[in-house]
Amino acid sequence: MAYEKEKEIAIAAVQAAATVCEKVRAEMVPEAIEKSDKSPVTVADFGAQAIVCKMIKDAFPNDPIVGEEDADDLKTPEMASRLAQVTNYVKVVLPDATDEQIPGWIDQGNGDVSPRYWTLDPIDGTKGFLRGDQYAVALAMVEDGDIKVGVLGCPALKLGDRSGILFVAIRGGGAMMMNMDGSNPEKISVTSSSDIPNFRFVESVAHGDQDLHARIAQAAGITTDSIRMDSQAKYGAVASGNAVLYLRLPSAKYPNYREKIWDHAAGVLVIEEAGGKVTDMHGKTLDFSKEPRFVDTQGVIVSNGEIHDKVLAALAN
Ligand SMILES: Nc1ncnc2c1ncn2[C@@H]1O[C@H](COP(=O)(O)OS(=O)(=O)O)[C@@H](OP(=O)(O)O)[C@H]1O
Ligand SMILES: [Mg+2]
Ligand SMILES: [Mg+2]
Ligand SMILES: [Mg+2]
Repeated sequence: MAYEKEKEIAIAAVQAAATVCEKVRAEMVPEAIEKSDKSPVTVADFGAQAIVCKMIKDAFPNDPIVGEEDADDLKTPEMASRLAQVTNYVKVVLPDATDEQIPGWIDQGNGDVSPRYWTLDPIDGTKGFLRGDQYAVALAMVEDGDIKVGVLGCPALKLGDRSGILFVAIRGGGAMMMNMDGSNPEKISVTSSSDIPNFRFVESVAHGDQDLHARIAQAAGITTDSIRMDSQAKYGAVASGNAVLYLRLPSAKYPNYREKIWDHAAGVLVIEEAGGKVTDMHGKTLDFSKEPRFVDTQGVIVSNGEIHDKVLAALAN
């Protein structure tokens, strides 16, 4: 099948990063460092980005990686002990790693959107990670603006009998979910709107306009309360048929916020390969060919496909 090597390396990289994130959460009270935009980053975000970039670059040296984090906050002398913590955790999966190498590995994620590139969110839902809730390691490969490979590691996600779920999709090859170690793989697809118990919607814990979400969901016929969940685990919930809709509409508090490619790329492919649909709030497809942030689109609507037009119509009113 196409992209076999990309898939294999992407799965291994996400598994390695997720192992380290779980270890950080189990062993230390992960402390948030505040970034310039006031959002949090932790030792685990840095470690996960270092691991994934190193593994992707070893296998595909010419592919740029567009990652969320950079190593600036680890390079100053005052941050030496923080860097040492990152190195110690990276060593769990890459035993030869050194303090000298780690910033360079992280900064391999400073690549540009290109004809072929990878995009990485080492921890999507850092706030959920810090709270002990959901987070995801999200990695995708994009060619000519088309997402070809998407891997979403959700170590804390429980669905049915599963605990810790890896979602994997290849363009044209369908979407799968499996345990974090790759065992027990299963093809997934979105559910129909007549599946009453799953006719519900997911939204962020904090982001987005939750009042508007509730109104739009109601207009689309959803009468139950939302499930609030951090990270791209929300894409996994819809792709596996545990919900029919994920709403992410811009909040009036942040009118200039633009969504980032790494917050969506892996999730979008998982949804599309599971038979669902993703657009912005006006029905436009998300453009992965230009910049790390979506300049021309706002908001994200993720659905089982069936109810997509109804949601867009409700938004247009
Ligand atoms: N104002 C605003 N609006 C929309 N999105 C924003 C906003 N600010 C930040 N972000 C991005 O939200 C990512 C986390 O999304 P979640 O769905 O997990 O949010 S929540 O924690 O459940 O509220 C988060 O990703 P991570 O930084 O990887 O956690 C951010 O990229
Ligand atoms: Mg962040
Ligand atoms: Mg994110
Ligand atoms: Mg992140």
